[in-house]
Amino acid sequence: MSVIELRNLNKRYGDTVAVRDVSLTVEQGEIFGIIGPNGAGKTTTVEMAAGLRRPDGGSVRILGLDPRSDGRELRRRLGMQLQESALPDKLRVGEAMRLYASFYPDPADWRELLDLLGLGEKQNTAFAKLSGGQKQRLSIALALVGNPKVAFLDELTTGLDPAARRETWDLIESVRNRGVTVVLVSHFMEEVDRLCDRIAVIEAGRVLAIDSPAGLIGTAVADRQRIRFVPDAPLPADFLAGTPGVTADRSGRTVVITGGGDLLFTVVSALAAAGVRPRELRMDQATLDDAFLALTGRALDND
Ligand SMILES: Nc1ncnc2c1ncn2[C@@H]1O[C@H](COP(=O)(O)OP(=O)(O)OP(=O)(O)O)[C@@H](O)[C@H]1O
Repeated sequence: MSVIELRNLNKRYGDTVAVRDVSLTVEQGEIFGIIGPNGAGKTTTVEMAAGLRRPDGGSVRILGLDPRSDGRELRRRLGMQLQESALPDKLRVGEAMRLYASFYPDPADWRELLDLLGLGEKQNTAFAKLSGGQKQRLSIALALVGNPKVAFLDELTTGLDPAARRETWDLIESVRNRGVTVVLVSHFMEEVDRLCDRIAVIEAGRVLAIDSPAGLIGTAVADRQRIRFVPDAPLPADFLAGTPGVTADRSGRTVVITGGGDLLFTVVSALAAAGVRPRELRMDQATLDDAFLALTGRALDND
């Protein structure tokens, strides 16, 4: 069942077109990632999906409701963790949780949630006294305190150290395992690769591709596999010369073959025909970074 349906969404701010004709659906229980460079329109898309921003054109259905007419009802069922969520400096962690819980008809046990996020000891600490990572974890706790059906998490691990980031990933998985649909805006390839069932790649307000991490890698970089080996005897000068789409280069003693299709079979057959054995044979696995590069023509900038 589709929990979120965005159809032909458009949004501009003055002369800036932030979102162009974005359509996507998110299924029940998915962790759905949105990645793209700075300013690609990710936050604007998510804010329109959650009913926080009005699109200039297109439609949003979320949990079968329209944010324009059913905003009140929707807000009870959605959890939002937004970038740079700021609370009053003096508000204590426990007070913030109690306040947010009071907005919802069926809130989670906020003390339990704080424990889960490693903030159990911080109930009486003022917001201003929390570290960056603790503020981030509090914003996740606040997004989840309403027991949402859909959680929007925008840059949730930015500012966390690698250990805290991994713990947060485990938490997101446990949230999903409780049946919550999660939309995750992220700058981190490793994060979306590890967590997301499907990913939308957005650039300059447009959706370039939507697929599983493996699907994105497969379609975007199918013709860019790479095999390296050190030959145990000189290779013939015309090694693989007649094979379309395959190139052979040298890097010191190592031969690097790039190409698509059944590259391993092609290379091994050609080596056998030449009577040469490959030493230190290695096949490079394409990554989501490679897929992103192939789709957008540039690497994802993490600054
Ligand atoms: N309130 C606003 N007023 C004017 N322009 C805006 C506003 N919000 C966003 N923009 C512009 O719209 C475009 C898309 O911004 P958006 O924040 O949606 O991108 P993003 O992909 O979330 O970026 P980031 O990864 O940096 O958070 C950018 O060019 C941005 O400068």
